[in-house]
Amino acid sequence: MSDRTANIGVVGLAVMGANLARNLASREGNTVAVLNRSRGRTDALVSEHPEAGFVPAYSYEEFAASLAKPRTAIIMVQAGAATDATIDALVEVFEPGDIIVDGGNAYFPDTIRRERAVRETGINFVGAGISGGEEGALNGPSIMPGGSDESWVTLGPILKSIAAVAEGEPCVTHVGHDGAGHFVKMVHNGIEYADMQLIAEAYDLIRRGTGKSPAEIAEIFAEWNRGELESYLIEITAEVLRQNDAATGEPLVDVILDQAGAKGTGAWTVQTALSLGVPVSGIAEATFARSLSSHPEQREAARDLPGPSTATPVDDEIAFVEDVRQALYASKIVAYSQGFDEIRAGAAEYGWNIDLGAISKIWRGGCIIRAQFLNRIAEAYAEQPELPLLMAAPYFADALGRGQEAWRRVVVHATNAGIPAPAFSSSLAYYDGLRAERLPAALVQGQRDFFGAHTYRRVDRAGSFHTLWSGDRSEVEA
Ligand SMILES: NC(=O)C1=CN([C@@H]2O[C@H](COP(=O)(O)OP(=O)(O)OC[C@H]3O[C@@H](n4cnc5c(N)ncnc54)[C@H](OP(=O)(O)O)[C@@H]3O)[C@@H](O)[C@H]2O)C=CC1
Ligand SMILES: O=C(CO)[C@H](O)[C@H](O)COP(=O)(O)O
Repeated sequence: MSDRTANIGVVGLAVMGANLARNLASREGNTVAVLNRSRGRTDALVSEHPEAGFVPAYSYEEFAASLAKPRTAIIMVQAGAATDATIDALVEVFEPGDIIVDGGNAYFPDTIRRERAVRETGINFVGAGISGGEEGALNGPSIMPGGSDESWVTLGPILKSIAAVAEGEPCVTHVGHDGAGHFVKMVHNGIEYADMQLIAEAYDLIRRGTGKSPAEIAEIFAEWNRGELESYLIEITAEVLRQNDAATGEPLVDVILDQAGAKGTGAWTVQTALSLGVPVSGIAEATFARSLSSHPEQREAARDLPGPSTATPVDDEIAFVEDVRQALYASKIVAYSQGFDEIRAGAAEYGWNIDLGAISKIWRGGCIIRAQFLNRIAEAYAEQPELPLLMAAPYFADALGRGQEAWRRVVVHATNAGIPAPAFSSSLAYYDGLRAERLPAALVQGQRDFFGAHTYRRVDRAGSFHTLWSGDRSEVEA
């Protein structure tokens, strides 16, 4: 086939690509060319959705020939080598002026490298984070494109037409140049990890503290979803907890192996935060919690280590559940605050002009972390675009102030009962760390100076100083 009948193409037709292709095809005026490495997925998509009018291609040459010029193709394949292989193949058959969009999850330094390399051929390359899972890809995801301003002129209208809409606005914005879009998607996923872990800890605390069944806890989450915690993740948690296993009749959550997988975006968020010097401790704990769960041999080796000697029953179940709700909300504020802090630091490091308020708005619909309180984040940045710390904005400071006593009680309960709550505890430690007037970092500086002459600064005068620890212990200016 060689008629240039399609105005856009999708390469990679697994769950995300197939649904994104259907989303594109459902929009007025679009004809979508589709290509997959193995032809089975292409054939299945085309035969299952004749209404979409797909133009199937079975080679990159056919795919290029089916697209009107300048060509636009969205890649939705596995991160890493698969993405590189697909880009290389497209570059072979595309021409200067064409646009290649990587809509998968990519590590942003890869996106920066790929954009640079593809630009040399005259072809435009755009890394665009896309969130929303299967349902979002089909009905409207949240889209975080990077790339050049010129590419955005062509791509903007297409992406706006397929994105989710929240409060009348499409959930897509030109995030910034080169890797900015994938950077923001990476942090989105880091927040997603934290939010999921916090919800899982809340479930565990309630289940172990009150003995309620998963179905009963599902009702609690459904109730929480009608208040300030309203979010997609709380909603689907209730659905998962309500589900019974057909084979055993047991709650599904009890027959799922308790080892959480991870495809890498959480680890990228933490690695990047470490290199930027941004303390995303809640996100890090959530990422490590998945990794801890996935070491059965170590868990087996630790099983007989002693725990608390006395049981710590919950006296007042209703009050305890409310405490957990408040602890969850407070910790969630910390997770988002840490994530936005990482985006702010990344933008400064890489020279991206990222509008944090616009990011909070495009996360209000379509994506996995969509939540009612993103409106509050948007308001905070509208009021103070250069906000140094999201959780210190008046609305969040007030919410943390109201929730902090409950948060402490929950962390104390978890500690006394021997229930791991790493995301709750580390979020609280972050909150207390930032609000502390003095930190023991002063002692760490003293230790560093003692063993390595690393010097320290003083509270009372400018300059760097060193104590002659192995001499007469007098202080010298460094
Ligand atoms: N699943 C989700 O909820 C979300 C996924 N994403 C991201 O979207 C992208 C697509 O995700 P998903 O739909 O889950 O699919 P997968 O990540 O499972 O990737 C499968 C697709 O990649 C293709 N592929 C694998 N290796 C190669 C290769 N060497 N060359 C060419 N194609 C290759 C497969 O082709 P074949 O059929 O021949 O094996 C298939 O089309 C990923 O980057 C993912 O991280 C983003 C948001 C949400
Ligand atoms: O990007 C996503 C959602 O936003 C994907 O669902 C991603 O796969 C989630 O990450 P992980 O598999 O590590 O849980």
